[in-house]
Amino acid sequence: MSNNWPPYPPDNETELERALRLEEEREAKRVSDEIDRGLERERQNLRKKKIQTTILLLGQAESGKSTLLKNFQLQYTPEAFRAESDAWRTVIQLNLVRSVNVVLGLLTRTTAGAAPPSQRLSQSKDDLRWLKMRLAPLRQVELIYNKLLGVDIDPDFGGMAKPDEQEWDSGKLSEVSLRSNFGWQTLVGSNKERPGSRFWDELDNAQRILAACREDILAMCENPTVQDTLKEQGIALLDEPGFFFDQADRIATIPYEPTPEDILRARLRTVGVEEHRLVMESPPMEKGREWVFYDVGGDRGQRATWAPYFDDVNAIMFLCPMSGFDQVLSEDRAVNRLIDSMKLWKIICTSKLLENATFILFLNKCDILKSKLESGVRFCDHIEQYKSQPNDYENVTSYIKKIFLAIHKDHSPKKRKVHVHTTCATDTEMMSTVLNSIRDVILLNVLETTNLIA
Ligand SMILES: Nc1nc2c(ncn2[C@@H]2O[C@H](COP(=O)(O)OP(=O)(O)OP(=O)(O)O)[C@@H](O)[C@H]2O)c(=O)[nH]1
Ligand SMILES: [Mg+2]
Repeated sequence: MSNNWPPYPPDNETELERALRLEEEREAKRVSDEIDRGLERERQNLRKKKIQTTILLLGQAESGKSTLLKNFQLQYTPEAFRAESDAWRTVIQLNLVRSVNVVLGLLTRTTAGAAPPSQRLSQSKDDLRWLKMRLAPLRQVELIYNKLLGVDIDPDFGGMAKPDEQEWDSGKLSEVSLRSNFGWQTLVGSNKERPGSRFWDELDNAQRILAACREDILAMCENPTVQDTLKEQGIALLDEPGFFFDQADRIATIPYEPTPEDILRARLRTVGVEEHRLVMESPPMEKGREWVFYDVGGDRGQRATWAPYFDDVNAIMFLCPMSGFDQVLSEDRAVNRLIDSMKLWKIICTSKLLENATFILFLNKCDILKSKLESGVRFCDHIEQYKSQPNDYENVTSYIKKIFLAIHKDHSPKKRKVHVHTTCATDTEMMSTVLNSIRDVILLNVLETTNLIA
């Protein structure tokens, strides 16, 4: 049998047979061309799908997922990052105002009925009474910001609408945060186009009141009673998300321009799953390619929403905040944060849906871990299995890393490499190096998958 197509015409073919044969050949070619076109369409679809890189950011609340995403934007889509800086200004100013109001609330409760103060503190307490009165308008400012930003008032999260009634303890500090389901787009680029409206008048007004309170905010931060009270409560403000006391002199001003570092330090709680489509502006060979990030809300109540996004992702970026070893979850105060992170990691490693994804683990908040250990907080007091091993940064980090690697090895459905990085997600220089190496790893995975298909 010949493999040639179309076959040579038979020698003694009649006119009718010839016409029938030609018609058959035309139909066969039409069908064949149609199949070819369909295949090409499929191939292009697959290529398109694989050229787009999809990343899922996972980890418990406050582990640094959104901060990692901001780093990626800062590095590879800097124009888009800058365009959002006006919106971040408002978030950062609200972070500061909330911090001041929460501290004032704490002082009211802890100083009422306290033992008679020493002479040094007596003067500072008088100053503080005066400061409290002068800072009272900031409660109104917080309410205005909340309203304009569409902050979701959730009674389970401390009653954000009533700052003076908030509970303050180390497990609830994370409540000094915003939910991200607000009219973000309204604020993006707001310095350029501001149609005259009540919205902008109210925002301007709130910013003017904040600027007028600037000197008093600075005096409050330096007040010895405030400092003593925070110390007594074991609160290290620099470790707490969204606290900007150290930058209040810049932030509480009218022409305040947030720096990239401010934006990385801002606290905006993610609610649900947010899709971010980033069109790469650099490096040149990546320009125009799309990276899609799914950034999830990390608290326990939100984890059920993650599963539908497990399908078809190129990489998982899992963040574990190592500094959480001496903290508990705000949603369940019986659970240690580091242990919760390990359990969550185990669930992610076990997933069959994720078996082909590149796994990248960030042992994050290394700066806070280091400062906690150096200030004498003992790791073994919170993680019993650590027993009497040295309480220093190197040993603790390598212990945590060992546990996470073992979980991955024991629970992955198939043999797979995991890429581990010890990070401080608010350190742009460190993150730039880490992200460059990660980008290459993920691209390699995407190219391999694409080649298998083509
Ligand atoms: N000091 C320090 N702060 C960090 C680090 N990583 C993140 N943060 C801060 O921690 C806070 C929480 O970070 P987010 O990125 O909002 O956390 P998240 O995982 O997105 O949290 P959810 O959206 O609630 O799930 C922010 O104020 C960050 O600036 C870090 O490595 N060191
Ligand atoms: Mg987030």
